[in-house]
Amino acid sequence: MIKKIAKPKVNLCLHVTGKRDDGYHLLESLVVFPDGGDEIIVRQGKDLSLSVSGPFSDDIGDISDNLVLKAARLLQQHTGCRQGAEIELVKNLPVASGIGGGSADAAAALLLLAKLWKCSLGPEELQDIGLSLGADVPACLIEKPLIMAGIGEDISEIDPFPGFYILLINSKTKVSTPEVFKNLNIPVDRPNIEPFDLTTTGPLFSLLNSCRNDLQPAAIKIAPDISKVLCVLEAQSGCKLARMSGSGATCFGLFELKVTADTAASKIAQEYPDWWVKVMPV
Ligand SMILES: C[C@](O)(CO)[C@H](O)COP(=O)(O)OP(=O)(O)OC[C@H]1O[C@@H](n2ccc(N)nc2=O)[C@H](O)[C@@H]1O
Ligand SMILES: Nc1ncnc2c1ncn2[C@@H]1O[C@H](COP(=O)(O)OP(=O)(O)OP(=O)(O)O)[C@@H](O)[C@H]1O
Repeated sequence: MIKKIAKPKVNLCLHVTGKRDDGYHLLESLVVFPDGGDEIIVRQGKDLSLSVSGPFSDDIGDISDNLVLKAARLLQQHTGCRQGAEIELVKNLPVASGIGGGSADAAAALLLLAKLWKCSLGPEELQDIGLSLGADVPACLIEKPLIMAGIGEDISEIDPFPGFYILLINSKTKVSTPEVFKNLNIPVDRPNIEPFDLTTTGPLFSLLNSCRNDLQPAAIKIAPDISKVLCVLEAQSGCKLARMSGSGATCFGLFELKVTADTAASKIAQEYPDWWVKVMPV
């Protein structure tokens, strides 16, 4: 049996830089993968099977369409491997919420099954399989601070990168990714996110403060209560930046210290018991 935590993808900033002929938007985004997330467990099995548990298991829809099973089938096709696996997914992350839970699960399944089945696959081949599953999967395979460009396939890791704490909040509002992109006005300018000297949080937070998430205004138009979440985060002592991740609706606050992030989380969880509130280290 082998297992792995599928870490969420958090877009600390996201700029839309253009549109491809097929309608997909070109992005530039600084992404991190905080510690915590879904759990994927794989065992040798006769066929391919998936069981799902955890607090958000009811939200993921039809199991046969699950990205974990799609990843497993694609890996079999690419490698000619005909072994089976029993896969367990513990769904701890809210679904369709802008933190790429499905993409993280698919990436974790690819990594675990390639190991379980002893597939001889280079990192580039794995990246190609990942991209065919979703734009965020290549980044989720790396799971380190990075800048993604194109639609997600053009990746540059950022090293060194400072540590900090991220407070994630999802008010359980759903926003559809295609609808957000449809409502988007592509900005004419693009802040520079070339990282420099990111050994401490100071330069990172000031870089991020000069950036945006271009999908945020469109998502707020669809789900106005995202603004409420952002206001609540901004009001917390020690919160250096509050923003939405991906196409929403999950928002995050950045904190230098664990104690201030934990204090803010307890206060918010008490005041808004229906919200999903989580502190994770980066
Ligand atoms: C916004 C991000 O979360 C940033 O990390 C991702 O780029 C989302 O990428 P994704 O998971 O591939 O998004 P999907 O949920 O598959 O995309 C749904 C729809 O959103 C639109 N879409 C998505 C990604 C993108 N770069 N441009 C788009 O225009 C397309 O109409 C697409 O059919
Ligand atoms: N393992 C999975 N976990 C979550 N959702 C899944 C999974 N497999 C398939 N899905 C489907 O994928 C859709 C998107 O879910 P996901 O949680 O990945 O979205 P997201 O966080 O908005 O991603 P992104 O940030 O890439 O837009 C959901 O509608 C869900 O039904």
